[in-house]
Amino acid sequence: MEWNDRVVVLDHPIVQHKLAILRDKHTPSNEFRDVVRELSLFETYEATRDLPLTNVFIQTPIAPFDAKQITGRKVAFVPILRAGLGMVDGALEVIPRARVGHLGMQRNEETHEPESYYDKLPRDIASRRVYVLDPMLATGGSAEAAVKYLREAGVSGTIRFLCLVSAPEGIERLLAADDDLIIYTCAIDDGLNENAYIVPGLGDAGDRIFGTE
Ligand SMILES: O=P(O)(O)OC[C@H]1O[C@H](OP(=O)(O)OP(=O)(O)O)[C@H](O)[C@@H]1O
Ligand SMILES: O=c1cc[nH]c(=O)[nH]1
Ligand SMILES: [Mg+2]
Repeated sequence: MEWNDRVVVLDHPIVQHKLAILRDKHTPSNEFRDVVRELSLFETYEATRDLPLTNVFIQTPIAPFDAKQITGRKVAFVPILRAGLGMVDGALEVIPRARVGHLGMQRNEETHEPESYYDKLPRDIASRRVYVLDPMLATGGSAEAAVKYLREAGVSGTIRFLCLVSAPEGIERLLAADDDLIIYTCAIDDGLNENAYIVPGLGDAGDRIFGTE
C-alpha cells in the first residue's frame, strides 16, 4: 500500500527532542504527561493545517481589513482511553471549542486485540471533522476498531488519526481499514515485539501517563 499522502511524520527538531524525553525510561509520570500534552498541541497544529478559512471584514486600529477566520465543519477530538486522554488538553489548546468524544478500549493481553468498554460521542459527531487521539499505534487493532465505530456513527470525510509513536504494522492495517484516513505521527519505529509492544517505542503509554506501572 502507498503511504505517500496518508502518513505525515512530524520531523521537526523540537518534536524529536521531546519524543526522546518520552522514550527515556527514567522520565517520571509528571514530566511524561507534560510532554505528551506539548507534542499533542504541535501535532494538532499540524493536522489542522487544512481547516477552511473565510474572509471576515474587520477594522484594525489603523485601517479596514479583509481578515481570514476559520469556519466550516466543526471539530471533534476522540481520545481512545486511557492513554488518548493524555492528548486531549494539548489538542484543546489549539481548538478550544472542539467537542470531545470518548472511546474506551483495552487490549487483551493474550490476543492483543482491543476490547471495548465505553463510548460516548457528541450527538452531532456525523457533521464534525474528527481527530482520533491515541499516543500509540502498535498492531493497529484499537485504531481500526475506533475508526469503524466512528464510521458506523455516521462520520464522513477524512478521519485524522493522531499518534506519537507508530509501528509499520499498525500503519499498514489502519490505512487498509479505511480509505479516507490520514495518520499523523512523530515517529515510525522498527516494529513490534512478541507482546505486540512497539520497538523501541516508549513502553506502555497509559501506565506512564497515569503512573500505574
Ligand atoms: O495498536 P494496538 O495494538 O491496538 O495498541 C495500541 C493501543 O494499546 C494501548 O492501549 P491499552 O490497551 O494499553 O489501554 P490503556 O490506554 O488503558 O493503557 C494504546 O494506548 C492503544 O490504544
Ligand atoms: O508499545 C505499545 C503498544 C501498545 N500500547 C502501548 O502503550 N505501547
Ligand atoms: Mg496501556
